[in-house]
Order: sequence, then C-alpha cells, then structure tokens
Amino acid sequence: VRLAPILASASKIVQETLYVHLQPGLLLTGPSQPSSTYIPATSDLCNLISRLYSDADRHSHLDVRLLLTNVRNQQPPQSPEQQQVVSVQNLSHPPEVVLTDFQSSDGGQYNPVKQQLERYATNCYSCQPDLVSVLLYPDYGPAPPSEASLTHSPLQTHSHVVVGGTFDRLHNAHKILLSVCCLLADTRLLIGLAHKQLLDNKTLKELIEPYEQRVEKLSQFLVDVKPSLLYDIVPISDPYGPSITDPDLKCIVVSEETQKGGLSVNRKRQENELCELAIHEIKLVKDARHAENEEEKISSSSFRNRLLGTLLRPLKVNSSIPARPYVIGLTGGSGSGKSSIAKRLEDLGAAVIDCDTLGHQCYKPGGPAYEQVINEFGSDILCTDGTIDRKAMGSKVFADKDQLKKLTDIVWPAIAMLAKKAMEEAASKGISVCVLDAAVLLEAGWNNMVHEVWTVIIPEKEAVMRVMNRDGISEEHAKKRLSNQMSNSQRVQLSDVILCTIWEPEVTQKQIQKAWDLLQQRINQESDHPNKSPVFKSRF
Ligand SMILES: CC(=O)SCCNC(=O)CCNC(=O)[C@H](O)C(C)(C)COP(=O)(O)OP(=O)(O)OC[C@H]1O[C@@H](n2cnc3c(N)ncnc32)[C@H](O)[C@@H]1OP(=O)(O)O
Repeated sequence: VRLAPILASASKIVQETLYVHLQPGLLLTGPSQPSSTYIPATSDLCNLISRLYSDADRHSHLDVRLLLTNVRNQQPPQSPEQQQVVSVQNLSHPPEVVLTDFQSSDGGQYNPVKQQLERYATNCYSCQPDLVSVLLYPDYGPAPPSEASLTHSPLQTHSHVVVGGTFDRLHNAHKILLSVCCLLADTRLLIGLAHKQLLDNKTLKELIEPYEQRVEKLSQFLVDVKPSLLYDIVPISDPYGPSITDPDLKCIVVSEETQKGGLSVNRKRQENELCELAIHEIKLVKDARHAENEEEKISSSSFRNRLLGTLLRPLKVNSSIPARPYVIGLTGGSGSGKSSIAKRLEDLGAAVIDCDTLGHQCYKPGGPAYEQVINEFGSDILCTDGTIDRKAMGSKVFADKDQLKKLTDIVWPAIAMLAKKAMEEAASKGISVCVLDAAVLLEAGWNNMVHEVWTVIIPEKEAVMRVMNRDGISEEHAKKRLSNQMSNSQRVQLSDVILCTIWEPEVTQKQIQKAWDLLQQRINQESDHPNKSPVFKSRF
C-alpha cells in the first residue's frame, strides 16, 4: 500500500475529516454486493499506521482517521454469513464523499464501480443522503523497495490496556499512539488524562484545551476508530493514575520518552502486589515543520507555540467605539514583557498609549485626579513640593485591595479620558492602529474600549524573578504585586491574541511580526468589504 500519494490526492478534495478504511482486495466490479475484507493485526499494520499519520502531517488542514473496524486479532471469520454481520457505523462526521483509488477499466468517473462504491459506503457508514463517489488517480511513482521486505509478526493483544498523556490538540502522533492502543486492546482501553497540577510545568499551559474538551475529542476519535472497544478516560493529577492500582490491566503503551515511566509503573505495581504490565513502546514521529524553538517531534507544545500571535477566537464588532483608529488593548501581568512588546509594535507603526504614564499625569498638581485623590487619601500622601508621592501610594494600595479599589475608582475614568484623547490625536495624524498598553485592562473592564485584546503571558515563576531583578524588591513583595492582578489563565480566557516573551528576543520579534501581519490582513479585509459582516474567523 502506498499511502502518501493517496493522501496527497485526497487532500485536494477534502477540507476537514478524511476517514481512511483499508479494504485490500475489496471487489467493486460484478453484480454482487461487496463485503468488507479483513486485515490481520500485525506489527506491519502498526508501521503502516505510523506511516499514514506521518504522511497525514503534511496536510495540516486534514483530520485523518484510520478506521480499524475490519482488523482482526485472530483468524478472520470463515463463513460468508459471519462476514456479513457488519452493522452501519455512526461516524462522528458522516461522510459526504467516498473516495477510492480502485482503478476501473474504462477509467471514467461515470461507471458501475462508482455506483457499487456508493452503495457499499451507504451500507457501511451513516452517510449524508446525497453521498457521491470520486475515483482518485494518485501519482504512485515507482514502488518503494522497503515494501517487499515487510514482516508479518502477529501482535500480542491484551484484554485491558492503559495509556497516559495530556492529549492537547489531538495531533497525528497522538493518533498513532491511540490507534496502536486500539490494536493491542481486546476489551478495554484506559486513558489517564493529565489534569490540574500535572499540567503546571507544561510550556504555554494556559493554552492547553480544557479537560472536558480533550475528553470529547479523544472519545470522538476512539469511537470512530474502534467502536467495539470500551473506553475509560479518567483524570490524573500524578504521573501514575490508576495504572498502578487497576488489577485488570495487562499492558501499558508508552513512547520512547516515557519508556522509563512504564518501568516505574511496573515497580509500583509490584509494590502493590499486582501483575507487571507488558510495555509496548511507540517511536516518536518527527515534525517536518518544527521551528527553531520547537521540539523535533510532533508535539502539542509546538502546536500551542504556533497559536501565539494568531487570532484565537472569532472577533465581535465593538460598536461602542469608532472603527478607526483600530485599537489593540495590550495587557499582561507585571514582568510579562508587555512594555517591550509595545515598543516592538510602535516600531511597526502603531501609536502606543502607555496607561501607566497617563496615570502618573493624572496625579500631577492640576491633573484630573489630583484633588480627588487628596480628598480620599489625605494630605499625608503628598511630598513637600505638593506632588502626590506615588511610591507611598503604591505601598498603601498594593497591600490592600480596598484601598486599591478606592484609588482606581478615581483614576481609571481619568486615565480613560486621556487615552481617548490620545487615540483621537493618533487618528488625526493618520495612524491607523493604536495600542492601549494597560496592565489591568481586563480588571478595569476596558475590553469595551478596544477592538481586540492582546495578552502577554509568562510563567509566574519567571515573572516574579523579572520583577525582583528589575525593581529590586523581595520575592514576597513581587508575589504580592502579582497577586493583585489576574492570573494568566483568566486573562487568556478573555483575550483574542496571546503573546509570550519567554524565549530569545528574536523569537519574540518573529511572533510580533506574525501578529502584526495577521492584524493587517484582518484590517484590510474589513476595509475591502465594508458592507460584509466584519466578523473575523479564527483558524482554530
Ligand atoms: C486599566 C489600567 O491598566 S490603567 C494602568 C494602571 N494604572 C492603574 O491601575 C492606576 C492605579 N495605579 C497607580 O496609580 C500607580 O500604579 C500607583 C500610584 C499605585 C503606583 O505608582 P508607581 O509607583 O509609579 O508605579 P507604576 O505606576 O509604575 O506601577 C507599578 C506596577 O504596578 C502595575 N499596576 C499599576 N496599577 C495597578 C493596579 N491597579 N493593579 C495591579 N497592578 C497595577 C503597573 O502596571 C506596574 O507594572 P509593571 O511592573 O509591569 O511595570
């Protein structure tokens, strides 16, 4: 079987889900109803699965799913009656088109093979009523030499199999792992799904899909691929989960990286007087598209990395502000690198409005908040020259939420007024993009002052270090300041674009350039179609 050309050919027709059902020797000519053919569960099949999903990775728009319903661990059923007992499979995405590389003698798209194929597919899967068939003509090229030397060792299968992982943004390497689990399991597949503190040290953990969403995607894939298997998906907040306590388990599936984990599961099982598990190891799949700061293997963290700078959700029109200038609300916790990003955006042509600086202007004698702040906090916050002592204010309010609220109730409206004025000025100079750089934009509910919210995130540990070094304050003090602000995860929930400054400055610059270029596309798209609904679609 040469899958790569078939995938390449199919990828030109299919936009989303491509189910692959291998039916070697299926007879589509002749008057009788074709019956499904069987494939033995062998190590070759595992290799083929691995190749298929590695090839599929070249067609990033495709969600490929290899159906394993006709794989048999033992001998295939002998009698034709037994072969016929195949019920209609309810796939999660009912097929609209059935494709085959079956070559008919006349080579045309209108022939009996197509009719047989449509009838066959309708009998096998719950299809859309207007299902159509298409004959593919993949460019096979010369046969690869390796295919002749395949071995056919049958797989040792097990009643209960366990596997663990985060399974964020289900990708082709996950699909290989899960498909092999499906082949190895006769009765049940137990999946320990990383949850809570097990995610704490993951790169860009804030962008990991919620637990329920990961469960949903996993279940959908597994039920499509092998509906006869029993699936248990359970949350795990330590590396072992039920793998060391479930007496029914017989086999654990690991990757090259987690092989050691498999051995320690067995040690723990021994301590718990349970049988050792057979360890089945899967090779890691290389990611042909990985960038410099990404891992070589196909990995969820690379996928999360690629989300940086892109639109995470469809944008809604903010009709409470003028269409121009286009306003980006830039926010992020202390030490996140927000100011350096604002500077990079300024270099790209945006007008940056720094709300900390506007805040400071408000406190100047004669400034819009000067009198009110003295009335609220008393004259002991004044320096001898009559100016407001911001450092003294800071120690007062950052340690006391009520005091901070009293201050922000006065200052935020004043800063907002100055910010609006600055935006008008920028617009009058012909600047089309303003960046409203505001540390607590979301806490202040200023989402309604902007068209998009961009958030800069950094792991909390790193933020504490940066603030301590920059401002010469204690760890406790730095943590206290950060605790007055929203968490990264809370911000991400409310943001349209996420940026991260944890890597080298060049990586940050590339990220900003990407975000800026995509922003320009969105703005231009909107200007080109002023009468069209200006709702921008995210790719994810
Ligand atoms: C909606 C907005 O984001 S407006 C911009 C933020 N400003 C405000 O919220 C107004 C209230 N804060 C203030 O007036 C001042 O911060 C003061 C008077 C308390 C202290 O002034 P200063 O000592 O000069 O400190 P400065 O203004 O530089 O703020 C220190 C840090 O606290 C952050 N910060 C400011 N206000 C707040 C706040 N309300 N809550 C949490 N953090 C805040 C600043 O962004 C800055 O962060 P950084 O570490 O990333 O630079």
